[in-house]
Amino acid sequence: MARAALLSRRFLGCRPCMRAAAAATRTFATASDPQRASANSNARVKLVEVGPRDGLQNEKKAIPLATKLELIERLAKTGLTTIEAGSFVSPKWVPQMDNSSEILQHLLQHPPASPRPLTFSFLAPNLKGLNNAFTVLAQHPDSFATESTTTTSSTSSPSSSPASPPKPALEVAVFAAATETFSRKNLNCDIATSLARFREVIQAAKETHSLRVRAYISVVLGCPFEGFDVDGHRVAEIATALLEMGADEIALGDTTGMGTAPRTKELLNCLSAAGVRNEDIAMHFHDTYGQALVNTAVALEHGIRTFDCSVGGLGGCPYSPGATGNVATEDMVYFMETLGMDTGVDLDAVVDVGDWITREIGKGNASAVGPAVLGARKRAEAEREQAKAEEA
Ligand SMILES: CC(C)(COP(=O)([O-])OP(=O)([O-])OC[C@H]1O[C@@H](n2cnc3c(N)ncnc32)[C@H](O)[C@@H]1OP(=O)([O-])[O-])[C@@H](O)C(=O)NCCC(=O)NCCSC(=O)C[C@@](C)(O)CC(=O)[O-]
Repeated sequence: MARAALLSRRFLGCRPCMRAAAAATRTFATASDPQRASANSNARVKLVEVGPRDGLQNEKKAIPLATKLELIERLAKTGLTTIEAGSFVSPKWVPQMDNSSEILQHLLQHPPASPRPLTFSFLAPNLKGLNNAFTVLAQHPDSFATESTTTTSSTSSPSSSPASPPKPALEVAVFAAATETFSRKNLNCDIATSLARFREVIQAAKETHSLRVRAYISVVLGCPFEGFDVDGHRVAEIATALLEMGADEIALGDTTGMGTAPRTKELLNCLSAAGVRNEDIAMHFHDTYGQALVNTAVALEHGIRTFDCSVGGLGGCPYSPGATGNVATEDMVYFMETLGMDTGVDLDAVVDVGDWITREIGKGNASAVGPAVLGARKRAEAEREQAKAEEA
């Protein structure tokens, strides 16, 4: 194939449809939730903050528990409603997430003050991880809200009493992969085995504690091992399987940041054709190639209203070599608000959190907007000082 043709196939679109898309005949977990459907049709977007989990999991130096808790508490004050707080995975695989039990325990005992009701999400790849989370829940059975009481938490108005925070809601997240190689690298099993495990996790999460379940599919727009051509129809099949198991939301992970605008569009078209509704989808873009906001615009235009982001642009998957952080929360909030979308998040407050956490863990701030806002503040301050000096 000529180089130009190869490039256009690599960057502009996935392969032609090999299979007819499956028509939607099943009832998914959220299909009958009118509030989620209406939230999706307006100008409100839900931002899922993944900094405390995706943002920190790849850090080599152990981050103190107190820093993680302070990060979550600071984020809770910004207006973000959903915060991914930890991960019940094997500590041999991801040592940084080893204190997730303590994080969950602390959040239940001392729910952070926040202007809006909060949901905390935790990854659990198997029953072992879920049971570790359940051990904590068993010690605090009345400290969290269940799915039935919180279906609108992401879009609710400010809580009535910030002095006594309401019980947070909890969510479990499973994580599949769109390619066999990534599945083996990340989960040590093939896709089919991972799905069988997720079925157990989803069932137990719902039956035991009525927890909402998010289901990631990683490497949907490019795999570090199998390349750019990830089959959108395979993604749609996996998404459908997860929804049929009872997952409430599919988070499409562009783990490597290899996604481009046309390929994002093509993927979303595949999902729509398979009957996956926009309100069941969240987009999880990494910004490795600087395309995350362009791809976000495409997804927004397609009708998606839930987007993941990580304060300070922290992050990266330990099993995706070379992949950098998620799109920065600061950049996402700025971008959405300039488009007239309502995030409910205070940009200035989130800029301060990004500045604080990146200094705290000794990382550069990967957000473009964060340093720009801080610079503008400094200039305004200097101008005020100068004006004062001239008056005196
Ligand atoms: C799934 C496993 C555990 C399989 O790992 P395995 O080695 O095949 O598991 P196993 O069942 O053979 O067990 C081996 C040992 O691990 C223990 N174990 C087993 N399960 C657990 C658990 N849940 N929690 C704690 N311990 C666990 C188990 O008890 C045993 O302990 P031992 O007897 O040797 O002392 C492993 O592959 C794993 O932990 N993988 C997770 C990798 C990971 O966390 N990756 C990053 C998150 S995904 C991501 O970042 C992408 C995402 C979500 O952000 C979206 C995107 O950007 O695409």
